[in-house]
Amino acid sequence: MQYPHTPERSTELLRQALPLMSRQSAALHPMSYAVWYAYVADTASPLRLEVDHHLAQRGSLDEATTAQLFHRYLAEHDPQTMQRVSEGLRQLIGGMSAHAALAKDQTSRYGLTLERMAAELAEAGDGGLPPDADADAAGHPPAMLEELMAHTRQMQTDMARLQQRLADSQREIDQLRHEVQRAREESQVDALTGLPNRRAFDRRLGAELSASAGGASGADARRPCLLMMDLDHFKRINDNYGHPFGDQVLRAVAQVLQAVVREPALAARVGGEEFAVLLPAATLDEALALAEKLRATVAGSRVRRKGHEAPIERITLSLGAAVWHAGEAPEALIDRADRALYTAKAAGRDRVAVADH
Ligand SMILES: Nc1nc2c(ncn2[C@@H]2O[C@H](COP(=O)(O)OP(=O)(O)OP(=O)(O)O)[C@@H](O)[C@H]2O)c(=O)[nH]1
Repeated sequence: MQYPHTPERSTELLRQALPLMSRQSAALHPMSYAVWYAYVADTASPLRLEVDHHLAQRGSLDEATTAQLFHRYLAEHDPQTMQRVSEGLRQLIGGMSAHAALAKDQTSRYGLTLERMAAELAEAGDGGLPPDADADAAGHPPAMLEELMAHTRQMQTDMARLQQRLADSQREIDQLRHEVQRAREESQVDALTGLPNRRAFDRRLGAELSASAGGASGADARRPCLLMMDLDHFKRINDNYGHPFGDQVLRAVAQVLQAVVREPALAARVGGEEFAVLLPAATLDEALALAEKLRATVAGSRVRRKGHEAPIERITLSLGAAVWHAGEAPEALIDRADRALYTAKAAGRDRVAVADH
């Protein structure tokens, strides 16, 4: 994604985009900035038509729709777009800021020159003119000088106003920068895949475990279950085909998760090539059935590289499943599921292992 506009135009576009963004249910993060920036920048774009259509039907853009729009219209052109968007925004705001600071600096220097000129002119008007100057009998400064003084004063006033405007712009830019930073920190969406990220996952896990405390017990009871999963030999994929293609594989796996995991279960990307699924209330058998479905779907998928007929080698997943027991802390549950995952790796990968109790 590029931001080809001048700093003035970019500022204006961001100014238009901000209020629109804040009305949506999707959080403010670089992905929504990118969508709304593109929305205001090109009034005839297909993205804008789709956003308008969506708004007319649903009233506001949620997280998932924002991510879809982003991937459909903005991300395809560039595999590392999210980072670019963040970086682009950072540079854009930095550029705007530098521009405003430079203009302010120049303005204030010009203002000083004008002040000095005004003082000199006033002095000249007070009788500092040489005796042969065109002063009238009462010693008033000549008309031309009066006019020059009036212009100079007017310019001083204009300069002061301009400086005020630039100071306001600077404040707005600082605020924007602050918001981008906050949005980045508060983001709950993984930029690469559009799945909930680790932060979102941790929050939900904490909430589900608290809600389950004191709930049903017994061997058949439904409880929170956790699946931790990790792509097998993923380093080889990166090494053999490059990091951008590795990213494409991660997105493909995320799509499988999105398609297979249904509410109220939550699928998230919790690390580089690690994903997790939380089932808020399930039996071990149900959790294992979902794990096996995910394993088999990923193993059965074929990933092709652009311009290559033959698919690459099979992508596989190893999974660890753990059932929560009452009173267990979230970290302990994750730890058990992780250990089961490593058991699955050690046993040959492309399989599911169950955690010890
Ligand atoms: N393309 C891409 N690669 C990533 C990303 N995050 C982590 N990785 C890569 O994932 C790989 C993980 O490698 P390892 O931890 O050695 O594990 P592995 O090769 O998958 O092997 P096993 O887990 O033992 O099966 C490293 O090469 C990381 O660079 C990402 O966002 N994009």
